[in-house]
Amino acid sequence: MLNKEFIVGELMKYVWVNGKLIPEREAVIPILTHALHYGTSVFEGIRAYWSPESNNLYIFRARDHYIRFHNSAKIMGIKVGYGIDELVDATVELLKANEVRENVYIRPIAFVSASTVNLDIRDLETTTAIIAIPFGHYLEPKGVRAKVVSWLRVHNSMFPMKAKVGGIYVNSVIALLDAKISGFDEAILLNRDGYVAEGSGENVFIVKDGVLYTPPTYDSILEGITRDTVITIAKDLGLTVIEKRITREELYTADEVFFTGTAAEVTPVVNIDGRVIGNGQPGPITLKIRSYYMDLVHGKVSKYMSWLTPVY
Ligand SMILES: CCC[C@H](NCc1c(COP(=O)(O)O)cnc(C)c1O)C(=O)O
Repeated sequence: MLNKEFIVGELMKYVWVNGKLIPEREAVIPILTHALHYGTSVFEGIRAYWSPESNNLYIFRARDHYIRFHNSAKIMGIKVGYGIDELVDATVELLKANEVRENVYIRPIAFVSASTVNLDIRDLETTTAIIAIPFGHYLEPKGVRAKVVSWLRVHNSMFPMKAKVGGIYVNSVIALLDAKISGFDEAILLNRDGYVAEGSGENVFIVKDGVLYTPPTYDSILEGITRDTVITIAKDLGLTVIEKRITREELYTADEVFFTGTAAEVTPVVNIDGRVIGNGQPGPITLKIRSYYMDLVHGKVSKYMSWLTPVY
């Protein structure tokens, strides 16, 4: 059983739906909702961190998330109906209305809400909503064991991998199921060319001889905002980051491996397919990056305050 810090809390009192704050219990959808049947939704995962020092709540890279949200919707032909600044403001309004003073996970979603079985979504009604849930760790920060699963990451030619589309997450769900059934904590998916793509819900970095490597964005991966943050702060730490195709065996022989993602933050990977990574403990560079990242999202790094949207 997961301990408390891992438990995802209940939905909060209010949710934001199509421009209005409504009681969470009223935010229900009909059984024939298109997105329920066909995965025709686009979504984001955003974190807001409570900072006791400044007695404030900081939403991390809200604008960047909502830019990607808009791009996902454009790719899918799903109408969002609200601009980026409107969505950032709505998120602040939602967190204030729920009097949030703890770390939360924010889930914006735009979905085809029409009740129909046909597949032509042009002109169908869509709904845009933002919800927030108290949120601790998504993965064990002391390190996880990952399995390279037999399910491949779907390819850009099959799905729009730059878009965070609900339906694409069947690929992630079935991959994670395979890893969990095999006794691992997370899945790593290769792409159809056999190179490392990403985790079921995270990007992947390896460290070898002090240099960081991560798969290129054109290789069937989500262009992660945390990946971008880590690439930026790694340079601050004097580290070289090379975006290149990574093979499965390079995972095994890496000095360090870690996941990055809004939910995952920076999570060390200490074992892959039964191979101990490095000395089996979180690597020093991983820990340095994780520590810098956690300071940054809590408003302790002045250089990056523009990435934080204060709620109060
Ligand atoms: C269930 C996880 C949902 C979501 N996963 C985020 C995610 C990432 C990392 O992207 P970012 O750094 O922009 O978050 C990479 N790759 C995939 C497939 C993802 O789902 C998250 O909120 O972390």
